[in-house]
Amino acid sequence: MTELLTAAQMRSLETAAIESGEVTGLELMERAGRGVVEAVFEEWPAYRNAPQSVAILCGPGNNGGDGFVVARLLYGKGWQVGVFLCGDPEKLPPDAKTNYELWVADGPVAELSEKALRAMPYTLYIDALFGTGLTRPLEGAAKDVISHMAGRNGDDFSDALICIDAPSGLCTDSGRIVGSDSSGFANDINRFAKLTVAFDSPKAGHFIGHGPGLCGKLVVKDIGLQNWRCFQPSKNAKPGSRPFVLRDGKAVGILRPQMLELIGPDRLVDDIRYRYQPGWPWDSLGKAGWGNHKYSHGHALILSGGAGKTGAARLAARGALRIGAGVVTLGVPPVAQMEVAGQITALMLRRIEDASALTAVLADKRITALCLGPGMGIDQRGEALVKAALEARGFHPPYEGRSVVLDADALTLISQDEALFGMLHERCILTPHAGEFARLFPDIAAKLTAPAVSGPAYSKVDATREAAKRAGCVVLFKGPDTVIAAPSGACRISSAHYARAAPWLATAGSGDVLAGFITGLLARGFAPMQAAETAAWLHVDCALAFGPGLIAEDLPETLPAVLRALEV
Ligand SMILES: NC(=O)C1=CN([C@@H]2O[C@H](COP(=O)(O)OP(=O)(O)OC[C@H]3O[C@@H](n4cnc5c(N)ncnc54)[C@H](OP(=O)(O)O)[C@@H]3O)[C@@H](O)[C@H]2O)[C@@H](O)CC1
Ligand SMILES: Nc1ncnc2c1ncn2[C@@H]1O[C@H](COP(=O)(O)OP(=O)(O)O)[C@@H](O)[C@H]1O
Ligand SMILES: [K+]
Repeated sequence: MTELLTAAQMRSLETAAIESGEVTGLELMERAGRGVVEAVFEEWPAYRNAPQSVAILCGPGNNGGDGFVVARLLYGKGWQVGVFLCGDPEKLPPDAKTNYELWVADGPVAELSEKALRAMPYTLYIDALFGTGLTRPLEGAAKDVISHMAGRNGDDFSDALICIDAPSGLCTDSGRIVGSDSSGFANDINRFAKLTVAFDSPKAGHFIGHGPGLCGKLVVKDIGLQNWRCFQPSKNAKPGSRPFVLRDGKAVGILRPQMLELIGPDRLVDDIRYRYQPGWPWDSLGKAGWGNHKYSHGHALILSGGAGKTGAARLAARGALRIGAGVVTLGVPPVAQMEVAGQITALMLRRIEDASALTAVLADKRITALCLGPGMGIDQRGEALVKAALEARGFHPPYEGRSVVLDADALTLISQDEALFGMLHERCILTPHAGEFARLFPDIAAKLTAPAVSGPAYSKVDATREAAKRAGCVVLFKGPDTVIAAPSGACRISSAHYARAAPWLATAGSGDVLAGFITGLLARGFAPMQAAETAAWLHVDCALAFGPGLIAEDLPETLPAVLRALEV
């Protein structure tokens, strides 16, 4: 897993390192600048021995300071360097000022303006205007220049632009653009830089919202802060300035480092003791986890819609079976029984006409997980089924209770009925896409869509956490940046961006398969948060393994190969 830091956490980490006396801010800035130069040569190896020209746009804070370091280092390698500053050099913070003065010994600094920048073309452009310290919308020359770089005048810089820490104007906590008019990025919000170089850790904003589209490729450079990323009070630490405990250093089981863990704003790690437990439950998908008979692998019940609407539940059921539930039963209304019977083989079938029939079926305590919603309908029958499902809290050792996945129509039903919403419990998982999320949590969704007037802005992470807390259960908020949160605040991002980009996963029915994957893992005894994050991860893995041309049916069929490759 990779921890994603907020700007506040990053500053804390830096403060802890500096207060220890073992490193100075100036050294950190030098390492950051060196990291950018390294990343440039990794991206363009031919330039290592063939100096080019570069324009470096420096802002009024330490992001600008990094820019001056890059200017000095590239100049030292024979590059032709143009430096443009936005702001008063006298007001630069101390380390940035020192690097400004070091640069001035080598070359001139022009005042930043679109006109000055357009006076000559450069091979590369470096955006060192704003990073984690962005507090308000871009304005003046900074806004003009960024909108020019974003293509306002029809020029395309996206193959030549490198951002230090973040595209300027992007909030690194939320991936949102600060400003009511998308600031400089109004032209094409998904195309800006070739490369973004972050330090120590990625920030959440690199993975959610507009972040991935604007960053291009993301490279994270180590600047030697790892000693302050474990619980080790620094020698000179003042009360209240203890470094965060940021990781246990271990990637466990199938998620490996790519699954992104997020630590909440201003939380000490003591608050997030939630950790994967080595050996459990990942091993339960592999050889070690198989019991004596199918019921020891869990029994999932998936409710189907009526005639002509059974496809969604069949997809979910297939997903639940493939991911390892021992038994999967489709509960169908009598009108759809023949339709379903003709389509399924390994799945079991039960007639479930109404809520009382469901209650009777759920008397079977071996049913360890339930899924409602795909194709179910939003009529009175559906509503009664959701109520019956939420009332029947089975208990079957070693499980703590029966888990319930509420997807699609079930989400619409609970959004329309406060009493149903109030029945949600800690073994439920809600899996809304953006539209369903807005129906369920309109006030929270409004905060997310309202213009971000200042930084750090309200994010999809904040929204999912707030929703999970209100619902009292795990919420998996779908999208290319799927965010999963528990009421405790534990939060993960399963990102389908950068190397994991799989836009073809947005295909009809893929959400139904995801609901089935989650249900299957719950049936096997995964805790809700673990089931949701593992399923989301495997869902993207299946899409990547299959590639373009994928339709929802392919996802469950690709899963065995994905599991085999993971050596589960
Ligand atoms: N932390 C670390 O470990 C390390 C950090 N490093 C680097 O430092 C960067 C963070 O530096 P930073 O905190 O100085 O913030 P930065 O992004 O330069 O901007 C802040 C300045 O901009 C101003 N300002 C804000 N918004 C504005 C606007 N719209 N328009 C105009 N002004 C605006 C704001 O002013 P204020 O809000 O106070 O008025 C302040 O003056 C980080 O991204 C990384 O590159 C590395 O050296 C390695 C170690
Ligand atoms: N651009 C994208 N890249 C990768 N995955 C995506 C993208 N857009 C949506 N998804 C995923 O596709 C699935 C769509 O689910 P959903 O919206 O419920 O559709 P459906 O109801 O048709 O199944 C979700 O898992 C979502 O996270
Ligand atoms: K920047």
